[in-house]
Order: sequence, then C-alpha cells, then structure tokens
Amino acid sequence: MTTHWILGPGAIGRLLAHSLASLVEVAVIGRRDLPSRQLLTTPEGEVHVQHLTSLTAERLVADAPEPPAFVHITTKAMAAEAALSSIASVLPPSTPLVLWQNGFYAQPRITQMWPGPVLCATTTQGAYLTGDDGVVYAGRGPTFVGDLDNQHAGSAKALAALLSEAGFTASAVGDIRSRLWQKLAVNAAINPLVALHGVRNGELRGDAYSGRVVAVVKEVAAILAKEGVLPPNGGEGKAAWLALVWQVVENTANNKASMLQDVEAKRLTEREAILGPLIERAERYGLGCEVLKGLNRELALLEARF
Ligand SMILES: NC(=O)C1=CN([C@@H]2O[C@H](COP(=O)(O)OP(=O)(O)OC[C@H]3O[C@@H](n4cnc5c(N)ncnc54)[C@H](OP(=O)(O)O)[C@@H]3O)[C@@H](O)[C@H]2O)C=CC1
Ligand SMILES: CC(C)(CO)C(=O)C(=O)O
Repeated sequence: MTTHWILGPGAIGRLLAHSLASLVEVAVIGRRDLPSRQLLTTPEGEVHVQHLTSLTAERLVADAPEPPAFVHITTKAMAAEAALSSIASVLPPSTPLVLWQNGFYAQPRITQMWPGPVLCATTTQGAYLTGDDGVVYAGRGPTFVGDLDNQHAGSAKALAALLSEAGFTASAVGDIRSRLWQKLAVNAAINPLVALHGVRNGELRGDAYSGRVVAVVKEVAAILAKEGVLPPNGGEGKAAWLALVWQVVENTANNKASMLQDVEAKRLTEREAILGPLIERAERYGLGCEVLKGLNRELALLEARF
C-alpha cells in the first residue's frame, strides 16, 4: 500500500484522512498529539468512527520512517512553509506535495522552493472541527488538482482518480492557477466583510454591505484582468465577477465564512493569502486598490487585539 502523509490535522486534513484511509496508508502529522480514535460526521448526519495514525512532526522526524508517496499540506496558508520545514529532513526532495490552501500565497512560494512536484488542490468541500477527535463534513463540492506550471499532469490525474475513489468529486485540470485566483476573488469579496462585521454571508445582499461588495469586486476585476485571469463562466469583466460573487453569497447565505470563524476563535485570518496577492499585483500593475488595502488594514487591527 502506498502511504500518504497529511500535514496539518485540521478540518480539511482530517476529512482527507478519513476519506483516504481505506485506500492507502495514512498518517496525520501535527504539532501535538491527537487521539487515534477519530469521528467523522457526514453531511447526512451519520457518525463514522475510524482509527487514524496520528503523530507529531517531532516524533516523525525522530522515527525517520519510509518516505511517503504524497505529502498533503493541509495547514492554513501562512503556516504551510513552516509545517513543511518541520518534516523536510525526512523527505526525499523528489516527494510530491499537494497544497490544499485557499489564496495564492503558499502555492507560488512552495512551488518555487520545493524540487519535487508540487500539486495544488482547490476544493469547495466544506468541513469544520468539533474538537481533537471530531470533524464534520459539512458540504460536498468539487475539487480540482493541477500544478502551476503544468509539468505534472500525470501525477495530478493519478491523484484526482484516487481522491474520486475516496469520495471526493475530483478532476485534474490544466488551469489550476486561474482556478486558485477565481476562488481567491470570491473569498476577497466575501470573507473580509463578513469577518469584520460578524455577519453571515447572506447579509452581504442588504443595503448595509452590497455597495462595499461591488467596490471590492471592481478592484479585483481590474487586477485579475491585468493578471490574465479570464472572468468566470465565459462572461465579461466586472459584471461576470460580480455575478459569481452574488451566486456564491446566495448558495452560502447561511454560512459563517472561514474568516469569520477565525475571528470568532481569535485565530489569525488568511487575509495575507487572500488580500495580499491582490494588493501586491495591484501595486505591480499600478492599479488602485484602496478598498482592498482598507479591508486588510482593518483585519490587521482586529488581529492585533487577539
Ligand atoms: N475547512 C474548509 O471547509 C475548507 C478549508 N480550505 C482551506 O484549507 C486550508 C486548511 O483549512 P482548515 O482545515 O479549515 O484549517 P484548520 O485550522 O482546521 O486546520 C489547520 C491545521 O493545521 C495545523 N497546523 C498549523 N501549523 C502546523 C505545523 N507547523 N505543523 C503541522 N500542523 C500545523 C493546525 O494545528 P494546531 O491545532 O496545532 O493549530 C490545524 O490542525 C486553509 O487554507 C483553508 O482556507 C479550503 C476549502 C474548504
Ligand atoms: C465561499 C466561502 C466564502 C463560503 O463561506 C468560503 O470559501 C469561506 O468561507 O472561506
């Protein structure tokens, strides 16, 4: 049996571990010990119990086990590089990595520094933790896999096939870069506003926030046009981005977005991975991004109080 290491035993990491465990050998690696008896609550409310091999990075490095076929990095975006460094000494440099982060921060950095294949996965599967021994699989959604330079189509295809067998709806794609930016655009329009104002996604439709959503999308659409990311669904410019954002707001109206959950738990948000790349590109292309900068500043001030 091949082995997959899952580095970052959070919501997505544990969902992945539960899903893959019957097909490949799985080890979940974190910063602290977790119980091996783990619960998964399905979207239909069924509870499955599974024993997962879980160990700390420190213990893994001390044991120096046989190298894995894949390492999935399932930390938050800003933690991905530190997590990888913590186990890099026991990884052959040719080990394929799979990055599951939102945003466009970890992906280009790790692709540039890691000698082996680096696949990126973008998913709309939804999951959240209920403690050290439980994860709720909150909603099903597609997963796309590919690498930023389109050099590893074979690995992406093999991984997508395995993920599909494990119950994900996964496809290998040749445009993962655009898909990551597309998700980032939606996250930039929704997450900071709901996190700052403590509201569910659907409330963005009201008069208090809708103008601010439009203002964010206007800046994002201009930046992505310069970046060469095509507007979604074959549409044109800002209108197409806005239509996508309102569609996601509608579909997730009752959601507490991930950034709001982070703020409520007083955890650092993924603002640097979502707003950061947009602001950096805007500055590179000489475009205004005062709205994005303002949101970033407000979030930074909020985080400073944690
Ligand atoms: N949850 C979801 O529904 C979705 C999440 N995503 C994306 O997936 C990524 C992960 O999100 P999610 O699973 O929700 O996040 P979580 O916060 O639930 O999980 C992150 C995990 O990473 C661990 N971690 C942090 N630093 C390290 C380290 N140095 N070494 C090992 N483990 C570490 C944390 O452990 P500790 O307890 O020690 O802090 C935690 O278990 C994010 O980029 C998110 O945007 C994408 C789509 C959906
Ligand atoms: C699409 C959205 C905004 C759904 O809540 C999301 O991806 C998130 O919460 O991070």
